[in-house]
Amino acid sequence: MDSDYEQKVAKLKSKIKSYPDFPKEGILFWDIFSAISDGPTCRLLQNLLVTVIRAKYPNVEAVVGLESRGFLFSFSVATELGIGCLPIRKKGKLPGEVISYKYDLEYGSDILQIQKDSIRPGIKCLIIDDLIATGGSITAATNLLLNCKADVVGCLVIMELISLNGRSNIPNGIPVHSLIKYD
Ligand SMILES: O=P(O)(O)OC[C@H]1O[C@H](OP(=O)(O)OP(=O)(O)O)[C@H](O)[C@@H]1O
Ligand SMILES: Nc1ncnc2[nH]cnc12
Ligand SMILES: [Mg+2]
Repeated sequence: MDSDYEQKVAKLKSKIKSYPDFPKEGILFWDIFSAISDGPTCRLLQNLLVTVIRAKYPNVEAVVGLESRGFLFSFSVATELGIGCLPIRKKGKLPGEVISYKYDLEYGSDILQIQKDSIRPGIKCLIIDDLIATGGSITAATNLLLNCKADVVGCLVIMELISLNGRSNIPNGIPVHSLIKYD
């Protein structure tokens, strides 16, 4: 990635606000909505995401957006690239036959689902979300897609919380690209 890319990332970073103690005490919340309330920043972000996908994942056939913030970006990049946009949602929200993946949370567990008809074995897909923290969401989504025999070429996020090392939990050495890294 060149200096134009770095300049655009710096501009995007300057637009993202953080909120201490949201939604709980001790959490510093990085709010992507604060950046995309502004039209030129929407364009800038879209341009960055599409640039990364064209450079790193030129053969990708579908982007998989994670509910809910991931949906914003999966649809916009899929539209520009002319590729499929597939949702992964929490249990009970997708109609038709679904494939499920149960994963552990700090307390209890959760279930992610994808529509069976949307995924075919070998499809080259890229997971998109706004942020990776512990990596629990992206890891579960990756495992769900691997169980469907999809070819997960990578994960793309706008923000990464480096100190939580969420990328280390993702199976099969699947690469993660983050635009912005926070310590
Ligand atoms: O790496 P992790 O520890 O899994 O955390 C990251 C995930 O958490 C947030 O989503 P959230 O579940 O809050 O839901 P939302 O997208 O609907 O706001 C964020 O949008 C990521 O999807
Ligand atoms: N610190 C954080 N800011 C925004 N979204 C998040 N999702 C998980 N952790 C988050
Ligand atoms: Mg989310």
